Amino acid sequence: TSFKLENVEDLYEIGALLGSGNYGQVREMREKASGSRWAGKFLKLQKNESTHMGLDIRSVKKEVEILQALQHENIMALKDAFESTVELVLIVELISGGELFDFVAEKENLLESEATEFIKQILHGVGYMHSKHITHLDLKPENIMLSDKNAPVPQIKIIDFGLAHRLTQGEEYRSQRGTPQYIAPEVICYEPLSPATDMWSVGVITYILLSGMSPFQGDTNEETLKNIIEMNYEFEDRYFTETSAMAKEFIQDLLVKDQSLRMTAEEALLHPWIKPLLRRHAANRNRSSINIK
Ligand SMILES: Nc1cc2c(nn1)-c1ccccc1CC2
Repeated sequence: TSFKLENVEDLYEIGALLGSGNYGQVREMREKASGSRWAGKFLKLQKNESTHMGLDIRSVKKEVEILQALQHENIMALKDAFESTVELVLIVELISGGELFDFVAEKENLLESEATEFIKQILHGVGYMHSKHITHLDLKPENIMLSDKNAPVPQIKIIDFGLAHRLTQGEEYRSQRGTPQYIAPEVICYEPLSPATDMWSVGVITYILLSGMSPFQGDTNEETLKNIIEMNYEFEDRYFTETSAMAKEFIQDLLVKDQSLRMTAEEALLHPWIKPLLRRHAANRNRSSINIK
């Protein structure tokens, strides 16, 4: 992978901490040559390979390889990658609106019109990556960020491609990683995964955006996994009273156990809950009769 060996501090000024987690630390960055602002994802390399389980390094190198293949307004852009003896640094698009997870938490739950706007953008990003035969495999509200949460229509950015995989036709890929609440039955059953695995997660995310509740979450991970395998979820009245039947059908068309019967991103964009109704008056105006002189 194309990691530059120059010292990142020669090219960038390092700024405030934006986020930190098992992915490392993310700081504001300013490119000295242009003054442009970016984010830097820093992954400290421990002394020897074994201590950091190699997982982080492999997933960061995988993330770089995958992000280099993706250019889309709803996917976090990668600008540069640096490697030194002590750390890996990814220079990525500056996303300052925080996680969709926190945005929803602040609002308890969203209006359907707000939810469909977010879901539509997620479907555009997911549909694009699937068209490039890339599956994210860790879609969840924490990995969906807002470019500017105060914008009238915040733009979403899909981040963290550490578990993503390039799925070539016919190739089988199995993995049991991901976050219990959002993983599809085929992940639990260690069956071959597909882009449909991401679509299940979109169904779970939609359920959460509309209700603030997580459909399969149990008191323990085992219970959560059992609920997923048994398709044990419902639209509890106290959280779904105002939710439209179309919204529930959209979720039901994604939370389908059989991957081959699950809606694809393209199909989901055409689902009546997402696709705007024809503006009837405009259509009628064009069809109004005219009298030929
Ligand atoms: N796993 C994560 C997590 C994050 C980011 N990237 N990957 C990120 C990217 C750009 C700006 C800010 C962040 C913080 C959260």
